[in-house]
Amino acid sequence: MRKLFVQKLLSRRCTKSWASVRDNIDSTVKMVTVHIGSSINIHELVCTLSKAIVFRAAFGAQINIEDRDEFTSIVEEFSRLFSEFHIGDFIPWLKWMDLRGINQRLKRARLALDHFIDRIIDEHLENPKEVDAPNADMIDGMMAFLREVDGGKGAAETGDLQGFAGLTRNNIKAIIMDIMVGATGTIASVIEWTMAELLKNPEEMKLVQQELAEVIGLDRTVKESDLDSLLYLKCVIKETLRLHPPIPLLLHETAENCVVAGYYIPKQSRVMINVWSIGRDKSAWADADSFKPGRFAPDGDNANIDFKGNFFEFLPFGSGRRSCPAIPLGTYTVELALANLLHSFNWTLPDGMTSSELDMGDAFALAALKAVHLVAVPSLRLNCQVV
Ligand code: HEM
Repeated sequence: MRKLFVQKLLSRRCTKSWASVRDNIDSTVKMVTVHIGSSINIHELVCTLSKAIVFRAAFGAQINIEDRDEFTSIVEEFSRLFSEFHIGDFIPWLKWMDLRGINQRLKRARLALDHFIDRIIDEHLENPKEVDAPNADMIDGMMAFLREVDGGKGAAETGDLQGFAGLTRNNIKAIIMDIMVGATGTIASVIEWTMAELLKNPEEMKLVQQELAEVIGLDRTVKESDLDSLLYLKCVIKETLRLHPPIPLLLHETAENCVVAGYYIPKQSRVMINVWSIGRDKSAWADADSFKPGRFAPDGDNANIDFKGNFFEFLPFGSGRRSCPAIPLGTYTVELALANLLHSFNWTLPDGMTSSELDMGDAFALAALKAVHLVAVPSLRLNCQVV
């Protein structure tokens, strides 16, 4: 499933997902330009952006607004449920004690999801599109993949996916759900936290905007090809991921019996890796609680550290076989969105608020979001039209 997911849906060759990122970032910039001089809720802005990107990549541009709203509310209910405290998750024999009605809500959300995705899959089966068609989407990609390995013998056409290459309708639902939940909260969280850290640390905002001015100039907007040259912006994003990993706790299961730091851990134990506290560990990071992107610059203390899972002190995308399969798409989205927001606009805090007054607390949820939504005021920065 991972292979299918990465090769057919996320690779650079799957141009639809990447085009969806560019188009939706353009719309976001447009939305900001209509609010020049007034307060914008950055949280809402970036959540709308990430939902639109992921939804369009998965279901295509053709899907109607009612379907989009229905699906968004299902995903939001799942996100809320993931962050609910349920005693049975920690003490399994108390699972029956469902005082808060979480099991019922989960059952309802799963039914709604089943119903929704079944309908979408059926619509795709009735109306098959070639994967290269301009309006093809991720589901068309999966169907095309099924037809390819199936030699066109029917599973995809009949909708009877059971038993075929081990891939069932439920697997397809799981992939779609993974994408929706894995992508929306994480992308939005990184963009909002980066903007918040830059507003909290105006000297860093100055450095990153200086780089944008030097690399791009103030007479044009950002192009995709500029991203490779925006080295300080990449350090800023890394530093945000260190302090605010969007998935703060990784949930895994041990495959073998093992001993860690003198503790015996039997196989099939559930383990949680606290990426949030590892990123702030004072024995691994100098001045661990401060926002210092320069530490990742070529002459910084941590210049050689990347986030591909090779350095256990920095695991924002996890590590190993279950690490995030979408690092290229995720970083591309975050870099392009931030480059556009920071190059086209200057940002200040609303109502004379000073940077020291900005609340930087975390909220406990599936993704580590800011407890208090960031609100900021944009002004135009360039000598040219932004849109
Ligand atoms: C900057 C944005 C992102 C961050 C920081 C991030 C981070 C992560 C992390 C920490 C994990 C769990 C790794 C583990 O348990 O060891 C994960 C898994 C996953 N992510 Fe991402 N992610 C991002 C964007 C995305 C996007 C855009 C997508 C899809 C389009 C995505 C899809 C997934 C999926 C499907 C998994 C589950 C993989 C598996 O279980 O094998 N992520 N991600």
